[in-house]
Amino acid sequence: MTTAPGVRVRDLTVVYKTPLGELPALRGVGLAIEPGTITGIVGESGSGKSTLALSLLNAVQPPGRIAEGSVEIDGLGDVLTLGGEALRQARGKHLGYVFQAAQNSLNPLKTVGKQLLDLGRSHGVRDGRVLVRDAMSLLERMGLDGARVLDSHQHQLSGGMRQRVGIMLALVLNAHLVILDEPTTALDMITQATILRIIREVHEERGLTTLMVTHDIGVAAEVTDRLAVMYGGRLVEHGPTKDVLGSPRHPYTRGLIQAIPRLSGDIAQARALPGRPPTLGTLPTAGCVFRERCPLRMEVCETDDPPTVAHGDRNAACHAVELPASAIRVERKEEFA
Ligand SMILES: Nc1ncnc2c1ncn2[C@@H]1O[C@H](COP(=O)(O)OP(=O)(O)OP(=O)(O)O)[C@@H](O)[C@H]1O
Repeated sequence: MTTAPGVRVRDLTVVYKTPLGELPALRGVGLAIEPGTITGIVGESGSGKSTLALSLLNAVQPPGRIAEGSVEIDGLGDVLTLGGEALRQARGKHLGYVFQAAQNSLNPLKTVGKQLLDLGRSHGVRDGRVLVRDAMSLLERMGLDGARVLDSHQHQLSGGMRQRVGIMLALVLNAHLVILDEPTTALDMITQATILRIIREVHEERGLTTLMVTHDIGVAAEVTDRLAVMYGGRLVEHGPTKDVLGSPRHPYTRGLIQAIPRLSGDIAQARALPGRPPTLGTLPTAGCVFRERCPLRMEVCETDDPPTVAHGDRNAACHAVELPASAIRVERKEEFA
């Protein structure tokens, strides 16, 4: 039996205070994360991936603020209503996480082992020896000398080693929802492949629900069951990874895939998406956020935000996707051929 929790994000809006006022980094995001799956969040830089990951831990910091919405996690309720000690206990024990800055988040004055024991104590772990044994075993699976790493200070470890320490700390308390923000970015290709395999193995052994933020669709293709694609603070497509990558519905997903030779399958056909992703200040306030770069742009895209429409276990937010298939095909032939 699995203890993996499901997660339901509803209508989530997160704003950051900027010189132009409060601007939304996430707008009306809805996402159901199925228990026991690895869900990938992909999208270009600034699309809101990290903000979404932080929201799952109710950890958005000023100048950011969660303006609206709920994040229901099985066994915890709406984490956006938790605060203080309840929230601190939830993080670590129920929610394991590695953030993008994991390489720099260790305390420089304490050994990794000391920090591990502090973490255990602050979450009521009685047997430090079991904690150390589990930590060593995780580190050794990731190709490190466990005893040596636990005896080391941050400056004695390389960036890649620190990243693996971060992953160990996310897993060692046996949390059942694990949130990994770019867990393999500082790693070389071989180590990256090893770490992805271990993330998958531990996920299955322990019956976890895992959310993995990555800008690398290749990484997502390798390890995730389901894929959520973000653009300009909106979730534009979501579904089983093989379906989303095999037959993308949203023109943004299509563009992302076409930009990667090893996924599009033909180096000559690989093409970067035209234009640049929006920043908070350049995001359109009405209509579709992707329209400036979209080959399927229509009049309605200027004025109306496309609703998220479900098709079986997939969904997409695009006016063109709602058109009869024949109409879309004609435009695609012109634009994507
Ligand atoms: N502290 C902050 N203050 C102001 N704006 C912020 C802050 N943090 C993030 N943003 C803005 O919010 C938007 C979403 O950022 P976020 O980091 O969530 O995106 P991301 O998809 O994770 O990008 P990356 O892959 O570069 O980390 C971006 O436009 C970003 O500039």
